[in-house]
Amino acid sequence: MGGGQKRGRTQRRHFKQNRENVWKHNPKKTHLDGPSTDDSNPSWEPFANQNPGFEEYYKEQGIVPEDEWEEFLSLLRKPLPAAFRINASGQFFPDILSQLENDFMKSLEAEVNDEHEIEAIRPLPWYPGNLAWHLNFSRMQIRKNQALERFHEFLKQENEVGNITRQEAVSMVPPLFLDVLPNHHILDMCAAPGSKTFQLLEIIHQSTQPGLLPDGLVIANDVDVQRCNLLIHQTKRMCSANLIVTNHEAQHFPSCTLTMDYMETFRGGQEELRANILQFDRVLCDVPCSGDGTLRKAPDIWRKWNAGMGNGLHRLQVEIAMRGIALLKVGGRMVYSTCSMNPVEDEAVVAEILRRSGGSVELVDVSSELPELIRRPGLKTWKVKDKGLWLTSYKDVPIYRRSVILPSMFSSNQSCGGRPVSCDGAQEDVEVLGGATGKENVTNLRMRDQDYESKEHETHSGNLQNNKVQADTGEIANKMQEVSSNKSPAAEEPDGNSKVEVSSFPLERCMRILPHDQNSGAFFIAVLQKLSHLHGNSASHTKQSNNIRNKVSTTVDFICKDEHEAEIKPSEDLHHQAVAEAASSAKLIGDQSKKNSKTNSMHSEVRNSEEVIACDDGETGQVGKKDVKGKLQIQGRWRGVDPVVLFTDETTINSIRSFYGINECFALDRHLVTRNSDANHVKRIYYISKSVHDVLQLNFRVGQRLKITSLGLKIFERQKPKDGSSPCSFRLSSEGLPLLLPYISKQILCASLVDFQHLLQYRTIKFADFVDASFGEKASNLMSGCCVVVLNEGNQITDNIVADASTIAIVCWKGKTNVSVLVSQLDAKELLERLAVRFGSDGGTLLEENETNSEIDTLKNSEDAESTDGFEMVDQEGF
Ligand SMILES: C[S@@+](CC[C@H](N)C(=O)[O-])C[C@H]1O[C@@H](n2cnc3c(N)ncnc32)[C@H](O)[C@@H]1O
Repeated sequence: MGGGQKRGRTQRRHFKQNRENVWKHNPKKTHLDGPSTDDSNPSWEPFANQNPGFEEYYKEQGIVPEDEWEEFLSLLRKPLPAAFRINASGQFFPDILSQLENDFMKSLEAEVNDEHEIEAIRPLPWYPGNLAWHLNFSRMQIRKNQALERFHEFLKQENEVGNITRQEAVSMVPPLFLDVLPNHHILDMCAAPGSKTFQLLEIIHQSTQPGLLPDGLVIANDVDVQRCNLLIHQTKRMCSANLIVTNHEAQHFPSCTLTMDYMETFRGGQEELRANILQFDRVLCDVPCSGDGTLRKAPDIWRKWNAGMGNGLHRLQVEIAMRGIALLKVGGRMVYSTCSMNPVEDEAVVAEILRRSGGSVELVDVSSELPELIRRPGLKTWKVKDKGLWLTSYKDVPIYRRSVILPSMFSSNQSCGGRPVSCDGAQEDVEVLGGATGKENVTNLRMRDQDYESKEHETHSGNLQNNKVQADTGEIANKMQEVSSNKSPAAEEPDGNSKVEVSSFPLERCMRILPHDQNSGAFFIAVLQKLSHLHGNSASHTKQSNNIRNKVSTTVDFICKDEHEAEIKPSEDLHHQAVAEAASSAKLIGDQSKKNSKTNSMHSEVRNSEEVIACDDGETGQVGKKDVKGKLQIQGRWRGVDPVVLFTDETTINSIRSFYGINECFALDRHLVTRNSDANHVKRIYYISKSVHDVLQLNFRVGQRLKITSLGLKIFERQKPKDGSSPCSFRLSSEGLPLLLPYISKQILCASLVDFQHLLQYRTIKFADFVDASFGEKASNLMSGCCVVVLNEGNQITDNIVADASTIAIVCWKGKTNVSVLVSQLDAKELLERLAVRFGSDGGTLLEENETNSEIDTLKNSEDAESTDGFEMVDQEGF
């Protein structure tokens, strides 16, 4: 299930942050490579839209051919057109698509004022299924133009409930190159604010049969806890039971691996393997970056930009990417992406991954994928600028700068002095990006996706027509190669000694999207495939590489014994013993919890669980004794967030099952979690997919290394009727309703369109006031408490309610005299509008007519009407 089908969730908090794109001002720093951020310049100064340092830098790097330079710059200075995606796993996806294609595309036509765009809104040609749309209006235009008012409302509302997601067009690209299947385990390493996580969830849900949960999952990680909250808020709209949100430094993302005995005895299949190793079929490595690809959205970058930003982030980017590779299965795909155009953050990082991986990783040629997406090949040569000096080779780097300017930043594929290239230099010149290290305030980072509101933009300039550019893609590629191989004077011999260093890696397989190619922001993407384990011997490497090239990535990831032994050299005995202890401890807890039928704490019994942990060391994360203790962050003790606990209280589960008549084939056992180990005080219960459960179980066995911020889908909430009238102490959650609906047989009623609409509109209706009197009667016969009202689309009279993923339903409350909806005002409004669109103007007319219906009016204002205040919702529990 999943897919923005919820109604009435508490997600209206607005995470109004500081503008994501505003760099923190550092008065101590003056920039050598760009204009100074002079203290005397008051902040009210209008945004500059030029920066000589920026222009010089990118001209020198040759990221665009000379004859395109002006066009490139001119587009960079224009505001970015907005874009959004339709959530294809959402219940109303066909309605939304049809509304865009048949209504808005036509009705907005007259409003186009861009000489270079024919359509007011258009699907992005490279995004499958017309699911992504480009708008030719600025935010200001949308707000001010009366004719656009309806469209503006539509965008806001549908975004809010999860039917669409505003997202910059180029940011939608990386997940598409991940080639995701519904059974994939995916790690999104730097995930907040979550646009791509949302997209990944959509993909795994969309290709899963309606009513079923995908076998895969997404682990979305971010170092910044506040940004994790933003991510949780975003992804809640997806209503997915297949998501875990974690809070780690991506470069130190923990290993969760039980490998010792297991590898020797392993005879099982993929499932068993997964239960013992947390490895991923797909990794998205959308790293923190200097963000100059977002200039159109964040024009303040013009003023702030300097070459040191990219230099300062390079090392972290390499570290994160290498951790991603380590966590990737053999055969798996990783996408490395940035919203920076800077080769030091882009090609240099990719080259370093290839260099460090020593043949275990391949840069994939994806030129035949998404052919309509216009992109440029990656550079083969570039330079590094430091303190105003152009450097073409590491040997040009002054000794005193060698801790900052690293060998891996250069296009040479040779390590310095024959030593392995290292990224161990200290970080400097990153004052504006301090947060990028993950240790400071990361809100300073360039965040490209969270800005859902499009900036006001001028018209698309120049003679750039998409079809022309598409036809010229080959030409562009040739030009780019020319640019890459042409030595500019500075590149040739800036100090009279250095030569241009050309990378021998096939970096042309990387992709750089430039603003003037398709009226977008800029982005960099590289697709990598893991061919063998990082420390594997060459024989097995060759053998596996061949296999993998033939059969890509969904296969079981066998680790050959030699490689495994190489990876776990230290402290084998300790680890052996520790794993055995962990396993028996886990078993014990399981047994006990069964006996007691109480909440099964997945953490508290794991005393001294440090002993059972495998710590990070390359691929499998095995380390020696010395690191085993003390280094671990036990999730349950982390920053006051309560541990995740499996909810197994049979009495409560049975009472819920019996009250709602939940079919036995809907498994609750092993799918419910909370944060409270006292079953009597659990406030919210979350539903998790089997895939998430398996990861939790593994996490428990390794001593809870994963710091879990959030997981699963809220399905039940404790309710406290004032009069204690309801026999069931848990109400259904709107988020979980679509998942549960096909399995509920009690406390469920089918309403006609008119009564359904009345409920949404007036929120509380007395039994006697329903248009369909029999509905009112049936409602009065329900047990007091939570109930579900399903829309009878065909207006057939039936007692046999068959609900599936497409069924429209809302959570309600049956009181003594009436039925009330447990849906927020905003969700009710949105649903009413969806109904009006789906069922034609009748729906709308009906509502307008009924607004003057005195009976309903009286009801609406009646003091007698029992309100939903008949019960109290408990406070938030910290998920
Ligand atoms: C470019 S943004 C990611 C955008 C995100 N992928 C999306 O599509 O919405 C980079 C993110 O990396 C996070 N970050 C910075 N340093 C990190 C680190 N060391 N480990 C993990 N995340 C980090 C930042 O908090 C930020 O949310």
